[in-house]
Amino acid sequence: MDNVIELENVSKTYRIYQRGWDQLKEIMTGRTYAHLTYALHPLNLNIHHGQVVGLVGKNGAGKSTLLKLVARTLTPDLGGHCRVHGRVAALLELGGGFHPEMTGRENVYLSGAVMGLTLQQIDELYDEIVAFAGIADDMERPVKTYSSGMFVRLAFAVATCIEPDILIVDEALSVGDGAFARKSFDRIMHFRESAKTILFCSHSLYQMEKICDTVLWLDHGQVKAQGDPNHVLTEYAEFLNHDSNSRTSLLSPAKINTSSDSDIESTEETLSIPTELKGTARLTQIVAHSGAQSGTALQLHSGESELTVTIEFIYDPTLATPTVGVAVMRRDGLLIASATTHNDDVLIPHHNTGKGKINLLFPRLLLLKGNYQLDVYLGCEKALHAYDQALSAIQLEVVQHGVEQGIVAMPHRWQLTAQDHLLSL
Ligand SMILES: Nc1ncnc2c1ncn2[C@@H]1O[C@H](COP(=O)(O)OP(=O)(O)OP(=O)(O)O)[C@@H](O)[C@H]1O
Repeated sequence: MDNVIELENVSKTYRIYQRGWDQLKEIMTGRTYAHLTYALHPLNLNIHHGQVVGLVGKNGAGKSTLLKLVARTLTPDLGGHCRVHGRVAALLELGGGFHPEMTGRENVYLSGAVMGLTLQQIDELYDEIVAFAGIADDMERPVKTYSSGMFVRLAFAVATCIEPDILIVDEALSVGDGAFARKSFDRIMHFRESAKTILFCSHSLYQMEKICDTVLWLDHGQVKAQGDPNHVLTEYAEFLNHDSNSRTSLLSPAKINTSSDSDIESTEETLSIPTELKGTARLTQIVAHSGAQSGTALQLHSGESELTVTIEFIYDPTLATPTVGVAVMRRDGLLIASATTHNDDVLIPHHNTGKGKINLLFPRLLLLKGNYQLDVYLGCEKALHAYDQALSAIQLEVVQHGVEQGIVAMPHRWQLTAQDHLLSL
């Protein structure tokens, strides 16, 4: 199989100085005051054409460093070689190359030139870039006057309109807010479907498992495990469960929030769909019920209580009906269980009003005593892109009669041996 990315002995180190003036002392005296830290230990990695590679690891593990090395915004230390065959679109620090004083148009040409496109190639792509960004009326303004949403739309459009062979994405599989978040997610998924090579990191293990062909787990700049997503992610989840500071989420919502986007949306023609809902969906109400109790904080009895969670949402009715997911979390962040309408093959009926409602029922609560919470997600029809999320939407305090220890009561029964059974008669 053709390798499009070949990393041979690639590493990245930084010189760290304890005190501000140590660097100056080093220059003056010629003595070394720095100590060397490895952001990435020597790594060998081959990625072949069309592979979707996910990177996981705790904060500071070296994920961004690896992505930047492949994107060539960092150079490996001496002795390492990073060979990348094909055109790269790196969605890292979007718009970082934009010049604030230059107009949108000028920045498109500047970025295109930096990416190695000829003037004619940029001319040919220009209209598509502007149409995708949806800011045709603002292209002659300096980008320093853009809202953060406009800025990120243009940067994303520029980075992805070049038909890359390799896509590098840091953290979020979509950028921006609302309709653009969905549009950018669809574009990234389109790259995946057209067999482009994708390298990305995410804190959503669920997304990783659904999308990746292979997963690389980095820890302190070293590869801890690599290979089959199911296998690596199970190990990684166990590792995270021992670390109370780590919390994974079912679906990562867009990283870059662009709530200041209303200036653009309002210029678009919308008939019955509220402007802020165009191309997206929102959770509107989440309420739990158990017996006579109803609300967002309930006290339940282990092994006895029945729990119903009612989830309401609104969506742009021109979209497919969203999917709903619920994660049951222990209060310290341990993910105990999850349920999604998508996985359970439940299709929420489509309504032209754009209103949706679904109940999730737990007939008998199997959680043992403790404090738990429910995180609720509203995802796209493929349950990959999160339109909205409500973390800790429901708080549950579970009490129990017996002294069984643990998190869940596993359904079980004791069975006497045949001999003991006869004796007991
Ligand atoms: N310019 C720098 N100077 C010194 N150390 C750096 C520099 N850039 C990164 N590092 C260090 O390199 C290590 C790896 O950083 P990196 O950003 O690659 O981690 P990460 O896995 O992407 O983390 P996160 O999930 O928080 O983004 C960290 O310990 C970080 O502090």
